[in-house]
Amino acid sequence: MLSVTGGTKIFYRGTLDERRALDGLDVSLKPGDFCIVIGSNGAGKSSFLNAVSGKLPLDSGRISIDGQDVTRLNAHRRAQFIARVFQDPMVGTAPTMTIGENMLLAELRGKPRGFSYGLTAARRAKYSEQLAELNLGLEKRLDMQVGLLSGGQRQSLSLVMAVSTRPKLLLLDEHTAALDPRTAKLVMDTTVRAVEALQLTTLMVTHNMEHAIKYGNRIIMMDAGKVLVEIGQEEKNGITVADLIERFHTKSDAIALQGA
Ligand SMILES: Nc1ncnc2c1ncn2[C@@H]1O[C@H](COP(=O)(O)OP(=O)(O)OP(=O)(O)O)[C@@H](O)[C@H]1O
Repeated sequence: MLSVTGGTKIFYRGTLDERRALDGLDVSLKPGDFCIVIGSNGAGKSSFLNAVSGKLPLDSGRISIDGQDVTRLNAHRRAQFIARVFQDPMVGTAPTMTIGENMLLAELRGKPRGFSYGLTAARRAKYSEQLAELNLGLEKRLDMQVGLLSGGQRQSLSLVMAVSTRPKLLLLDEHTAALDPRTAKLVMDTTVRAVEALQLTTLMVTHNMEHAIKYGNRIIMMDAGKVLVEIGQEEKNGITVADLIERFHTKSDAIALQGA
């Protein structure tokens, strides 16, 4: 489903500040995989997601999705089949537009111009149904400006918007890290329901080791721009937070300490 081979991205190449964000990264996901990506600060997790989404063009290597080579496809073109939710609830939604208009924007993302037929009654009914899943009452507030919602409500809306188009690949970049525990749980529950119901292939970056163990069917631990450890479903079933932390003997830590 997703295949990254030899993914390499070097910032400030050849200077004292050279940073190997991705260093020959090889990752392969099967359809329906819910893969948790962990690793210490600077390990390359966000760069990996940025490379997959097209935001960060690779220096070398190849990315294919569903058998299609997307290495040279820009982020806008990839948005037709990739959806992403970021850590900051303010990033994924347009504050001055209504909830309904934001849902429409998500539906039109990556579609050719002229596709829109406006916020029709049929669309409003569909959006209400999708929002009702969240149990936040947003389905009754389609005409409310998104800027008036709490951070948690906005992040929940971002998630519904992301999955509403049934993307081939869902990228979750620490999407619950900025939320209070109750809202984080609600967003995670919604995430799991959507991923299972739509059988979405998903990459989720997290620093939360309990989440890494509890959710998904695979764990990838990154370090210095490559995969350090891969943990499959079977091993994941018996693993503890202490086991995971034990494996964090990383090169990035050493690099960070040298730079401090
Ligand atoms: N735009 C950029 N310009 C320069 N260096 C960058 C850039 N983006 C990432 N890097 C460097 O690439 C390396 C990997 O960064 P990245 O943000 O992908 O790590 P991460 O695992 O997501 O870290 P964190 O957990 O702190 O978010 C780091 O050394 C970082 O400083």
